[in-house]
Amino acid sequence: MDMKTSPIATLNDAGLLKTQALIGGEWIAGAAHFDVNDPATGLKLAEVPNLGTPETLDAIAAADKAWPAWRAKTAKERHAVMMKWFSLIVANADDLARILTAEQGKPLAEARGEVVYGASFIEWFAEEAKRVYGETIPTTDNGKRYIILKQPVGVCAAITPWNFPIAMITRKVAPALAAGCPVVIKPAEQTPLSALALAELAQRAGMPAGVLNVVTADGANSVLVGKALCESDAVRHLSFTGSTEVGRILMRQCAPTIKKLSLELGGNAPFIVFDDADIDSAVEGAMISKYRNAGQTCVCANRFYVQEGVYETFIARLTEKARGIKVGNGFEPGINQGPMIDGNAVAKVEAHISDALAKGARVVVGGARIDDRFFTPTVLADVSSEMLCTKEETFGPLAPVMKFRTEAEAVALANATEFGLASYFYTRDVGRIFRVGEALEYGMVGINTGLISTAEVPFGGFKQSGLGREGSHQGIEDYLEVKYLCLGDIGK
Ligand SMILES: NC(=O)C1=CN([C@@H]2O[C@H](COP(=O)(O)OP(=O)(O)OC[C@H]3O[C@@H](n4cnc5c(N)ncnc54)[C@H](OP(=O)(O)O)[C@@H]3O)[C@@H](O)[C@H]2O)C=CC1
Ligand SMILES: O=C(O)CCCC(=O)O
Repeated sequence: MDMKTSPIATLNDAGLLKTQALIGGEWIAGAAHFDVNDPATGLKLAEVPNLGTPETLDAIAAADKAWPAWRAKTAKERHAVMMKWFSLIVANADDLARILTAEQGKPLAEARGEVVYGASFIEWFAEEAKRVYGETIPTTDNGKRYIILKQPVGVCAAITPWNFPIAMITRKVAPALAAGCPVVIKPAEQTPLSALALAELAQRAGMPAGVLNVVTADGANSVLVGKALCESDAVRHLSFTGSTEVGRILMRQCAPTIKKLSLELGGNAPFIVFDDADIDSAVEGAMISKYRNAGQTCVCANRFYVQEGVYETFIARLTEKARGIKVGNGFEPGINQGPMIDGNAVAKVEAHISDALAKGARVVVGGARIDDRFFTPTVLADVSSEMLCTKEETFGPLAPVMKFRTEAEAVALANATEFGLASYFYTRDVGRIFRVGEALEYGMVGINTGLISTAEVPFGGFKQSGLGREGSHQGIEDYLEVKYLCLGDIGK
C-alpha cells in the first residue's frame, strides 16, 4: 500500500482503519487476503481477509452462543448499547466518510450524508426496541386467556452491497439488534473497510462478543460464505440488498431451512412529469433521483416519461443541469459525481447507450466514458420502450427520456416491468396525485420529490424488487417471531 497517496492514511483516528474480520469479539487475520482498491485511482487501499466456510461457521457459532444473553437483556439495555454505537458513529463521521469515499468513490459530502443517514437507523431502532408490544385477544372461552408475545427470531445474516457501504448495514443490523438478535454480516468485496470501521465502533460501544460479526470475502469465497449462511439451521433470518439475480440464488439456497427472508433487490424506477408539473422542481427532483451516487442506487430514476406539452422544456433544463455536474475524484472540492464502482459498471452504461442509439435515441448531453472509471452525466431523448435502458436497471448516470400523451399511457408504461421498488411523478393536480399514486405498482412513490428515503418510513418493493420492508416501525417485524400463549384453566 502506498501510504503517501492513500486517502485514508491521515484519519483523525487511525484505529478505525481495521483490516481484520470480527468473529466472536476477536479480530481475525485470516490466511488469504484480497485487495481493497480506490475506484477513483485504482490504487490499493488495504487488504482484508478472504474468509470461507469454516470462518462463517465460526461466526454463526459465535452469534448463536451470544444469543441467549443478548436476548435476555431488557430493551432499555440493548437501547443503551445501540445509542452508544450511534453516538460514536456520529462523532467519527469525518473519518467514516473518508473511508467510504476511498473505497466506494462517492463525493466526500455525499459520503458524510450517508454516515449520518446510516447512523439514523441505529437511533431509530434503538428507540423501537422499547416498543415491541405484544397483544391480548378477547377470549371466546371464559376459562382461557389468549396472549401474544413477540420474540427475537434468532441468529440473523446480512449480505450487503457496495453502493451504500454503511447505510445498508445499519438498516439491517439495527432492527436485528433491537429485536434481540445477533448478526453475521458479509459486506460487499469492494467496500469491507466501512463495515469493519462500524464493527470497531460497535466494539468500543460495548457490544458483547459474538453479537455483531463481520466475515469478509470476495469472489468464489463470497459464494461459499453466502451458502454457509443460507444453509445453516442456526441462522433464522437472512437479509440481502443487491441484484435480483443473486436474490433469487439466496432465496433458493434458503428454501431447505425455511428461513425468514428480507430482500431488497433491483429497481427500474419510472419518473413521470405531467404537463401541469412545476418543471423547475421536477428537474431538481430528477437531478437528485438520477445522479445521486453516480446513478448507482436501487431507487434512482431509471427512465423518464414526460408529457408532450413539457417534453422539450424538461429535456432542455435537465440537460443544462446535467452539463453542470462536476465529475472527478470524490475527495476533490466541488466534485458532484465520483467514479463508477468498476469497469463492469462503466461497460453497462455504455451498452445501454449504444443499444438506445441503434434503436433511434439521440444523445443530448454526455454519452461517453471519460476513462475506465468515470462516465459523463448523460441525457438521451427520443427513447422508446424497446430499448434496454427502459427495461433493465442501468445503475449509472444515464437519463433516458420518453414522450407520452395521456395519464393512462404513463401509468401503463410505468407499470410494464417485473420490478416495483421506487417510482416518482410530478403534477399539481390533487385528483391525479391520488389516481396515479394508487395506480403505480411500487412499494415507494415520490410525489413532487426525488428524495424519499429516511429511517422512519418503510423501504421496500413490490413484485421482483423484493420481500419485506426496512426502516420504519415495520422494519423490526421481520426479526421477530409471533408467539401465541393459550392460558387455560383459570377458573370461571
Ligand atoms: N438493490 C441495490 O441496491 C443494488 C443493486 N445492484 C444491482 O446489481 C448489479 C450488479 O452489482 P453487484 O455488485 O454484482 O451485485 P450483487 O448482487 O452481485 O452483490 C451484492 C452482494 O451480494 C454478494 N453476493 C454476490 N453473489 C453472491 C452469492 N452467490 N452468494 C452470496 N453472496 C453473493 C456480493 O458479494 P461480493 O461483493 O463479495 O461478490 C455483495 O455482498 C448492479 O449493476 C445493480 O443493477 C447492485 C448493488 C446494490
Ligand atoms: O440502493 C439502495 O439499495 C440503497 C438505497 C439508498 C436509499 O436508502 O435511498
